[in-house]
Order: sequence, then structure tokens, then C-alpha cells
Amino acid sequence: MSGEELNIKRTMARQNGIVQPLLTDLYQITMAYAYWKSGKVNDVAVFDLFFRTNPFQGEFTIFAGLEECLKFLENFHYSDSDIEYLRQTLPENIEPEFFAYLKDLTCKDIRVSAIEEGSVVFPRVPLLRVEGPLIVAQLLETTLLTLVNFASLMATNAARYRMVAGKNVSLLEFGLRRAQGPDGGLSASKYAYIGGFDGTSNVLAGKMFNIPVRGTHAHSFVTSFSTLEDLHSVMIGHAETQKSCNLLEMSLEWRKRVSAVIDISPEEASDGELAALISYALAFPSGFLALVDTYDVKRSGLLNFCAVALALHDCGYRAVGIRIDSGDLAYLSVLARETFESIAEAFKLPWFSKLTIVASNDINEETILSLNEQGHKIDCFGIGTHLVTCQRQPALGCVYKLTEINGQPRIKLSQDVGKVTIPGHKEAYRLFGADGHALIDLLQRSSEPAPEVGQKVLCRHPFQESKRAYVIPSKVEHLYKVYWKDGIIYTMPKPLHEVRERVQSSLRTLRQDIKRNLNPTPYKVAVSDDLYNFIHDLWLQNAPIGELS
Ligand SMILES: Nc1ncnc2c1ncn2[C@@H]1O[C@H](COP(=O)(O)OP(=O)(O)OP(=O)(O)O)[C@@H](O)[C@H]1O
Ligand SMILES: O=P(O)(O)OC[C@H]1O[C@H](OP(=O)(O)OP(=O)(O)O)[C@H](O)[C@@H]1O
Ligand SMILES: O=C(O)c1cccnc1
Ligand SMILES: [Mg+2]
Repeated sequence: MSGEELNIKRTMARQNGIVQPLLTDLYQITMAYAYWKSGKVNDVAVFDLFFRTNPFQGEFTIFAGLEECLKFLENFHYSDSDIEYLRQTLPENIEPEFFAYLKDLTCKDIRVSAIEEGSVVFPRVPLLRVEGPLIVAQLLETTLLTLVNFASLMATNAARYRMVAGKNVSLLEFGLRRAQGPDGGLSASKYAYIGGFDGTSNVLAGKMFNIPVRGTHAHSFVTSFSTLEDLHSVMIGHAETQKSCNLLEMSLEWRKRVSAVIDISPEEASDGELAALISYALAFPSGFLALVDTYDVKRSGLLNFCAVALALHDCGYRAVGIRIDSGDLAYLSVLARETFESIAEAFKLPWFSKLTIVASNDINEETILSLNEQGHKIDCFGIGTHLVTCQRQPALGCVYKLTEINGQPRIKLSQDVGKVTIPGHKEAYRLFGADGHALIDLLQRSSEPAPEVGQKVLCRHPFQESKRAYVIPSKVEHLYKVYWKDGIIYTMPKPLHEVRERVQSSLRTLRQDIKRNLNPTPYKVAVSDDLYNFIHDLWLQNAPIGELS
């Protein structure tokens, strides 16, 4: 391991303690016993982990969760209390030697090949290939699925929000309170960041994953102040001269001057709100970002904010901006920007026109698309519920299927052709066109030579005979690397911020029509001619011949 890799290993966050071998379905353990009892201890299997349909009516998915899978493999071990629990839970007739066998089980003989975390991926292309002792590989199924499914769904959701918001807008994840429990919230913060969010309000996620933490304040902070008398201290030292300034007096003075510019009477504004904003400004003079919709954005919040921001400026500080959490966000953001511009002009303070406008309140992809059409002036979206609960599609359907046992290919048949598994030990390649865009993903048998740049390859639909095309790739990317082998992390996963960059660079290789929101074009996933024939021969061998009478 190089010094740099060691360094990454040291900074890899500890795994959430609930990820452990018993975080699985009972049937994995009952199968393990039945395999063990039937003498399958030395059987060697290959499993593929893949999904069949892209989420959110889209045509791409972002693969995430790999780093957590590797940490799980590294720590895989049944503790004494796990064994004791299983002994009590499984039927009495279980042979005691099985528990001794479980006790010593590790992932040292498992090999995991995977696509790089943060890559765009497509249906049927295995994200992970797990090879090794059948019993161990089987025992990993549910945990690997739970680590990949929500991670990939969340990262995809976040990437979609980033695509509609554009690269010049900040995106903050505010979802912990609405998430599917504490672990859902923690995972959501991590994978929202990978998918392209800039920060989270979740402090533990910040600490565990080194994600930027950000935040404003809530309505309760404003409503806890009723009058100006609620302010116990109003003095602040000037940022440069340290001269003492009375922020209340200065804010009241500025409120009069601002009200003349924006034509709103100071009488209409709430004094309780002004007191709250002054008190927040005293606490955070360099990070003053105020919630302005508690009473009325136009008649109270904006006026009070501008008064305090201008008073702070006289004390040598620049305010950051406002948050709007209700009402028509397009209209109110335009109103706020116009107000800031009028003040910038009236008082010759150009920076005032650039104050940050944060918007929140039940925002989803459609809201952002609609706000874009309306010409909003929002710089930052705070997004919770729809993002972290993936309300539009609450689960990704990754599955884990046996494709080979003791060197023999296995196929799972189904009436539904889409559910027939692609058998055998396979490799996956991404073929690129001359313009740099990804053209097609190609699955081949591992025994076949890799496709080559400039060489014509026949790419076939796995199940529809007439659908095929010749491709001459300008670039070929082998999608798998070995990440876990001989009991160690064989390829170090990239640090979080690099995975986040990988998401954006990988998305750039996709044609725009594949990424568009409405009716996107499907990306093609094909099999080689050799694999096509292999699948269909095996299918015929395994499908029973019916008899009509
Ligand atoms: N200009 C806009 N275009 C499209 N959607 C918007 C616009 N402004 C706000 N929205 C969205 O419309 C919804 C408004 O929610 P709701 O009806 O609860 O209003 P509200 O302003 O929160 O109401 P209240 O002030 O009573 O709490 C939110 O989901 C918000 O994101
Ligand atoms: O709307 P979301 O996308 O879930 O974003 C998070 C929400 O959480 C906060 O308030 P909360 O909803 O708890 O209360 P409020 O809306 O009544 O202020 C915040 O003001 C947002 O509205
Ligand atoms: O910091 C905020 O503004 C915030 C945090 C969580 C939820 N809603 C808002
Ligand atoms: Mg809300």
C-alpha cells in the first residue's frame, strides 16, 4: 500500500455500528446451515449485484455505497453474543459444529470486483461481482443490498436535484428531521453530498464524513422575541476599531431610512422580529443570515433584515443574506433581490445587491424546474423531505443473483423476460464514441478478449434477437476493479470529495437526451454475440418442454 493509500485508510470514517453480520435476513443464515449440512462448504460461487430499472423515471443511476460495503467485509465476524443469539433463535436440532464454523467465518476468501463509486450505471450491468465460498457469499447478500440500494438511490436523487438547479446555485440538505429514522438521515446526508449537494444541516454527518455543515435559524428563534425590550444586550464592538456600537439604536435609525427607499412603513414591521434579528446578528456578526418570513416578508422581514444588515455594516461587518420558507418563492426572491438592489443604489453599497437568498419549504425537482421558468433570484436551496425520503421513488431495486457455482453457469428463468438473469462470470465495458460520449455498456463472458479501440464489435440486446448494432469504439473502459481480495481492501476507495467529483465527471460523459427530465432516451446495455448465444443455449437447456394434451 502506498503512503497516500495509507493516508486515505486512516481518514476512512468509522462504519455506523448497526452495520454488522446480523443485519441481514434470517433466511441467509438458515440457507447457510442447509448448505453446510449438505456438504457445500467448499462450493465456490459467483453472485452479481445489479438493478433492473433506473429510479425516478430517469435513464441513469449513480452507484454509491461501495466504501461502506468494503468496511463491512473488513469487519465481518460473528461475535460471541451473535453466536449465542443464533443458538437461541435457530431450531434446537442445529448441530453445534455449525456455530463453531460460523464463529471462525471471515471474508478472507471472498473477492469483490466493482464499478468505481460515483459512476453512472445502468440496468443489468452488475455493480458488484462477489466470488468465493458459496456460504460466505450468500451470507453477504442482504447487507450488501441495503448498503448499495439506498446509497445509490440517494446519490441519484441528489444528482438529479443538482442537474435541475444548475451549477451556480448552492444546495443544502436539511432532511434529518424528516428522514427514515436516524440511520436514514445519516446516510441521506452522506449520499446527498456525493450526489452534488454542498453541505448538510446534520452535525453528526459533518463530523463522521467531513461534510461541510451549514444552517440558518428557525421561526421559533424569531417568535421567542415579542418586543424590543426582550433584548438584554445591544452593544457590539466595531470589527476594526473595536469602538462600541449600539446595534439597536443603529438598526432603528436604518429602519427609518430603508423604509423611505422601499416605501414600507416601519410601523408595519414587527418589533419582536427586529429584536430577534438584532440578537442573532450580535451572536453571529460575520455570518448574519436571517429568516424573514415569520410574519410578512414584504412588510416586515425584509425591512428588518436590511435595517440590521446596514447597522452591522456601520460596525464593520457584512451580512450574509436571508432565508424565505413560505409563500411564492419566485415572487419573493425577485422582490428581495429588487429590494437589495434599491438599497445598494440608494446607499452606494454595491455588495448589498449580491446578498444571498436561501429558499426552503417542501422543494422538489419539479418546484426547482418551475422556479427556473419563473426567473427566480434564489442563490441557495435548503431541501429536506423530498430529497431524503426519495418521495418520488422510495426504493432502488438492486438484487443479488447467483450466476455461477463451481465453475458452472446458473440462470434464473422468469415469465418476465426482464427478470431472467444473465449467467456466468462476466466483464463489463463502456464503449465511447468519437465525441467522448458513452455509447453503450457491453457485457461479455470473462473468457472473451476485451473489445479494442477502432475494432468493430457486435453488440446485441440480451433478449431481443433482432436488436443489434456494430460499434467501433474510440475509447473502451473496463468497468471493474478488484476492491476486496485476500482479506484486505485491495483497491482503496476514493475519499468522499473525489467520489463527489466522479459523479459530475461521469455524468458529463452521458448525452444530454439521456439525462433530460422529461421522457429521456434510454442508454443501451448490450451483450456480446458469444454471451448472447451462451444465455440462450442455457435458457433452452433449463426451460422445461411443456406437453399439450
Ligand atoms: N413560485 C413557485 N412556483 C412553484 N412552486 C412554488 C413556488 N413558490 C413556492 N412553491 C412551492 O409551493 C408549495 C407551497 O406550499 P404551501 O401551500 O404549504 O405554502 P406555504 O407558503 O408554506 O403556506 P403557509 O404560509 O400557509 O405555510 C411548496 O411546496 C413550495 O416549495
Ligand atoms: O421543507 P423541507 O424540504 O422538508 O425542508 C426542511 C424544512 O424544515 C424546516 O422547518 P419545518 O418544516 O420543520 O417547519 P416549518 O416549515 O413549519 O417552518 C425548514 O424551515 C424547512 O421548511
Ligand atoms: O438551518 C436551517 O435553516 C434548517 C435546518 C434544518 C431544517 N430546516 C432549516
Ligand atoms: Mg416546512
